[in-house]
Amino acid sequence: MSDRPDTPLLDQVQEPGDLNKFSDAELRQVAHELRAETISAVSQTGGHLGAGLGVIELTVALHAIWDAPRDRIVWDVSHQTYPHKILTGRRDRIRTLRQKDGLSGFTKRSESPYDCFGAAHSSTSISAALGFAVARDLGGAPEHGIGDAIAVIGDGAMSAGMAFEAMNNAGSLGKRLIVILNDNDMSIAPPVGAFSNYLSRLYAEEPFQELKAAAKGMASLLPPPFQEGAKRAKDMLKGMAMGGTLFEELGFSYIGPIDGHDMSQLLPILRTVKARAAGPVLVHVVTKKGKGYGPAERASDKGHATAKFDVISGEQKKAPSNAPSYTSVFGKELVRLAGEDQRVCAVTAAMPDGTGLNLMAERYPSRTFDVGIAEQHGVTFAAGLAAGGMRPFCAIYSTFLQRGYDQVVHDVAIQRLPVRFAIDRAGLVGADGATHAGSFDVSYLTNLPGFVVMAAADEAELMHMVATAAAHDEGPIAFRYPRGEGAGVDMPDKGVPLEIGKGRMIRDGSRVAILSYGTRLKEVLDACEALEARGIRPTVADARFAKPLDRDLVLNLAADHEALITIEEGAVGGFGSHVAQLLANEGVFDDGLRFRSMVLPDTFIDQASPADMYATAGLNAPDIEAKVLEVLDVAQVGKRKA
Ligand SMILES: Cc1ncc(C[n+]2csc(CCOP(=O)(O)OP(=O)(O)O)c2C)c(N)n1
Ligand SMILES: CC(=O)[C@@H](O)[C@H](O)COP(=O)(O)O
Ligand SMILES: [Mg+2]
Repeated sequence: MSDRPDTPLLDQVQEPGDLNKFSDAELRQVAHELRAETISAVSQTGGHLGAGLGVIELTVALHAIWDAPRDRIVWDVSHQTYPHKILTGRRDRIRTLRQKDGLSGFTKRSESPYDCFGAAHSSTSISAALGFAVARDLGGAPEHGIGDAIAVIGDGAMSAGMAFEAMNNAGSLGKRLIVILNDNDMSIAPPVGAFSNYLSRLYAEEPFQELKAAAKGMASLLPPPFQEGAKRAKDMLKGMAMGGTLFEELGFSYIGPIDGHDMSQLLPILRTVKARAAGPVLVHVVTKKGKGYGPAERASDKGHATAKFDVISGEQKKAPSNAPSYTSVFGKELVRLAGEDQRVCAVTAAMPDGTGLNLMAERYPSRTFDVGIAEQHGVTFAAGLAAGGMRPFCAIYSTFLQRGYDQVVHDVAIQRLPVRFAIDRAGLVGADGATHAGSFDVSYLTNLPGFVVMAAADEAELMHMVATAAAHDEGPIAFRYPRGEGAGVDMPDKGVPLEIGKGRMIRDGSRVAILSYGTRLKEVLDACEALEARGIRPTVADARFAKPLDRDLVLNLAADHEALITIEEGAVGGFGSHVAQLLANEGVFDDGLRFRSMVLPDTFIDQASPADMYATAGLNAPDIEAKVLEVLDVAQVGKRKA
């Protein structure tokens, strides 16, 4: 029992162990206070509100029953871990969430010992938890030992192949492993797929409805290995045992579905699991995304991602937009093209709104496919569509396309299939931080034979690149564009296909040429304005294509200038590396050309505003200005060693 009755219970929790003094009734009060604190904090920071509200009771129960960090709680995606962070000693920093030098929006090992495994990309938790379980049994982490390994995974994340790969392996190893399936019947959008339908059947059937009605006072409803010491209702148990068949066939004991907001179910059932689990156990918990906050519960995305908001009204405080988002430009141009050509179709991996394919789905539902969180399948599905004569656009964020890279190589590139890759969130993305940065797609695509690889410098260029991709049947083609709003340039009525492999001159100058790839072009032009005052007038060109390179443009710029600088929103191994390779192999360096390639640094950059992240990366206008001065040797900046 609390020894400070006049103090809010949450104020008495500095670490999870403090929960042990509370009665079950007080734990319910902790959950109530934790929900209010989560809503208050996210109203000031913005972020992933809905998922966290859906696991308030589960988070309290897990930390009250288990002993983290010795017991490893691995959160899948971990966008739902704001309550977990509040309970694990970070309440004082929770309002720095997703900000420069603040808390990450996801679990992060370097941030807290209670974050035993980093996440953000989905469906990794069961694999990681199994790793901890096996390490435990092999005597890993001898200093403190490893207790239980617990994966908390959502219904959306559970639908990904990787989750089943892990279940398959766990079921055969037979190690004690606890998987909590947090089933709120939501992904970012409503869930899709046969697996989601299967889960819905589990709690639509009579036993769960009866359980909800009779839940009060129910000690527990558990499969035979757990029946000792707990009351059971035969008719419901039979239903549940039937319900868990898929998981049981994979070697798991299945428990559930149980009401994830009713602690009179959660606490006794999880305590029994902790006391009696002998091998892999899956506890199916049914929750509501956005639970306990009306505006989130009523939102179509259940408050998945929110801006800062007014707690009373729920009204979001969004900055006024000055230009269309790149995402909306892509989505609208694709709808236009799909109207002209029945072969145009689209594939998203559980992110219809984030990719702008919601527009395509509204207009052409029969040609728009949400494959769930299944990027690997999505890429090869698109390859099949292309092989079948369609013109598929596979719209996947840069970072998430990493999940399907082998499929890009093996199923698309080697077969030279005309899949169009719309790569959104290219470059640094801001609040989601390093796990979501679109840093590597230029590097990992330009090394593939036959690929055409483009980057839009602004939203007008993006429109043209969508049209270029639609018209390109000779093989795979990709175009990238950043998160957020465009540069505010004049927009054409429609996209006009570009000549493959041709860049464009932006402005003539002398001595130094800057060859930009992607949306750093705006920073380049800002730098040029500053350089004018020094009497330096760089030539500027927009490469448009990283593959095939515009050889003539590169070689002419090199021939006509003392120095050539490339710049891109990507890691080494991309555009600049290919330009360097060309110049080297053409012997241009032999004639003394000074060359610099400005790329993202060889480090992962934590969350901040995109502008701050690019400042950290050294890719903003002042950095470009300094690079020009250095390469022209007119400043002490970066003075070349003697
Ligand atoms: C590999 C990968 N693809 C896409 C995403 C984007 N994403 C973040 S959360 C989410 C939905 C997760 O649904 P679920 O697991 O049910 O969690 P819930 O939000 O419902 O709690 C998606 C698709 C991701 N994080 N990782
Ligand atoms: C948690 C997750 O992976 C997604 O919600 C992601 O944060 C979406 O990113 P955008 O906000 O850029 O669409
Ligand atoms: Mg879900």
